[in-house]
Amino acid sequence: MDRLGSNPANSCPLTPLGFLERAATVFGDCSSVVYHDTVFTWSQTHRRCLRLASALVSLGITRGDIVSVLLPNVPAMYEMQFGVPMSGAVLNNINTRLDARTVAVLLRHSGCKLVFVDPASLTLITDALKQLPHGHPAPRVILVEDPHEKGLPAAPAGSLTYERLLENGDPEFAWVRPASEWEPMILNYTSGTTSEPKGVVHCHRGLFLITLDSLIEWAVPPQATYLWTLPMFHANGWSFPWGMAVVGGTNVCLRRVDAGEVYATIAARGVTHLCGAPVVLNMLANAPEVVRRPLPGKVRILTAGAPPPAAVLHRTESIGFEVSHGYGLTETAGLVVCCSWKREWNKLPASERARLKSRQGVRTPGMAEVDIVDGETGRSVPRDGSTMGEIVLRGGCVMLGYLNDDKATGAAIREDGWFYTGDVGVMHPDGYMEIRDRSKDVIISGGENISSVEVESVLYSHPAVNEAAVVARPDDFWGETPCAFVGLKEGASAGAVTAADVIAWCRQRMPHYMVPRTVVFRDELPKTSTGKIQKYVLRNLAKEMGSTRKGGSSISKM
Ligand SMILES: Nc1ncnc2c1ncn2[C@@H]1O[C@H](COP(=O)(O)OP(=O)(O)OP(=O)(O)O)[C@@H](O)[C@H]1O
Repeated sequence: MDRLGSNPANSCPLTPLGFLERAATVFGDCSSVVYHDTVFTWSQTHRRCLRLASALVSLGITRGDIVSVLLPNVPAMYEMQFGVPMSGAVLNNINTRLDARTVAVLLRHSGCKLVFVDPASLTLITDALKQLPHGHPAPRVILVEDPHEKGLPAAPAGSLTYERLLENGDPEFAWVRPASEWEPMILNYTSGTTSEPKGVVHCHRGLFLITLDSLIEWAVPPQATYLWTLPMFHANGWSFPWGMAVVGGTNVCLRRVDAGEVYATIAARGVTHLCGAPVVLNMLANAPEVVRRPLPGKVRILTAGAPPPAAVLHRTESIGFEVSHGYGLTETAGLVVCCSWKREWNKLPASERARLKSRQGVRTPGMAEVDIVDGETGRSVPRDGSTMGEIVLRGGCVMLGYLNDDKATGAAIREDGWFYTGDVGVMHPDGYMEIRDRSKDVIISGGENISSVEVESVLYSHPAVNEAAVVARPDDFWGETPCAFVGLKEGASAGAVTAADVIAWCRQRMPHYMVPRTVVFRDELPKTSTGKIQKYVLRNLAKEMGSTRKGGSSISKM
């Protein structure tokens, strides 16, 4: 036995890129990517990705170079997830909703060599390039034209566009396989919800694991029809670009996500699966009747990225969607904790089912360990559903580290062998965990820790509330008190629903120390480019209001 172990036949590097070859063999004639009247088959997608990889190599891209992509969910964006790393380069998807200053910071930080750009982001990239420091080599820009979108700037005559680049590529190219499964494949920047975005590096092995793990956890069947409502630039669409190749699914692309278009596309294309942050669920659940369409069959939604309030889950399921809930970070390349559903829970009343489903859950099968630990002792918190601690993770899809940031890497991946998430949660007696906050968002009032997420879930249950976020407001006596920012549903005005009503609603449903002392109505809450509410912006606003006690109205409209 001692002499047995790894050998050349069992130690070829794991990589999700090989899924594409297999898809071309198994599902060659089946549709892979659909966008308006453009339909590709798996065999075509395979050949287009090989053309892309070979063309990049002929442009001088070599192993480990960074190639960035600034694209919405169009077919080229899907192809990038395979074609760029098949050239040996590291793929860096950039969020199209960032501003030029941030894009310049990312291009500089990553040392990007080449960037593919959507015509709608041409001004953005041009402005970003102007902001690169003097002497910093500017990446080459290649425009990805979109014949389906009117009114976008065209590429200058004779310039190299994406399609022209593919024409020069070799569809039989022997793609650049990783020498080791630990080789970097992806560079993703975090959403910047709590601080400046950090550059997360993932290797082929981790991405292989998370792809299969996510398919198993969500039980995605062969040839699912998957609607791209989640931006692929957000943590590589939680690994589903590679996952769809495994199951030979159809990727239905959408340039922009609005309720009318989503409902219409679900009906027209027979969509079976889609992913989205809770803000997408909220959009679908609150869509006016005129834009809703009957669902063509069972439509499964996987939600993650921010806490989905039970009320939003309840509303989304009541219109026929089947929601699954997971938790993950850019640092884990996708979802590593899921609220795995038990059949016996189906017998419970809908509101109780939604409450259970709003918990983040248990580790996915591919993760080694997940725990919640006390910040001081490092020991697991009791499974009592109330003692808070930091969520820590261990498993094959945890990132290699942050690019050029040893300090941040060391703070996140510690010597005790855990990745520290910065999220605060509790462990329930049944072994399911629930997020209570990010460590920076916990409100400490009179020595009591208040979970902003818990207060928000009560606010979301108010029939007139569309969205809500709770942050700390300074208080001379209590230290901090909860301050709620509330957006009302269309048709409900701040005049009809008063702050006093909202406070009364909360007083009936939570301990008094948790009840917001301040309620601010806003038409819309500020969001990050991935649709998360920017609590630090609200926290600054609450800070500017000054102490709750020193005066200032506790009821405001901004
Ligand atoms: N199901 C969920 N419920 C609650 N929060 C979630 C869930 N899924 C993800 N999150 C939150 O999203 C975070 C991961 O998001 P992401 O990696 O996009 O960057 P970010 O943390 O928002 O940005 P930054 O790290 O730059 O502040 C998690 O740490 C957690 O706070």
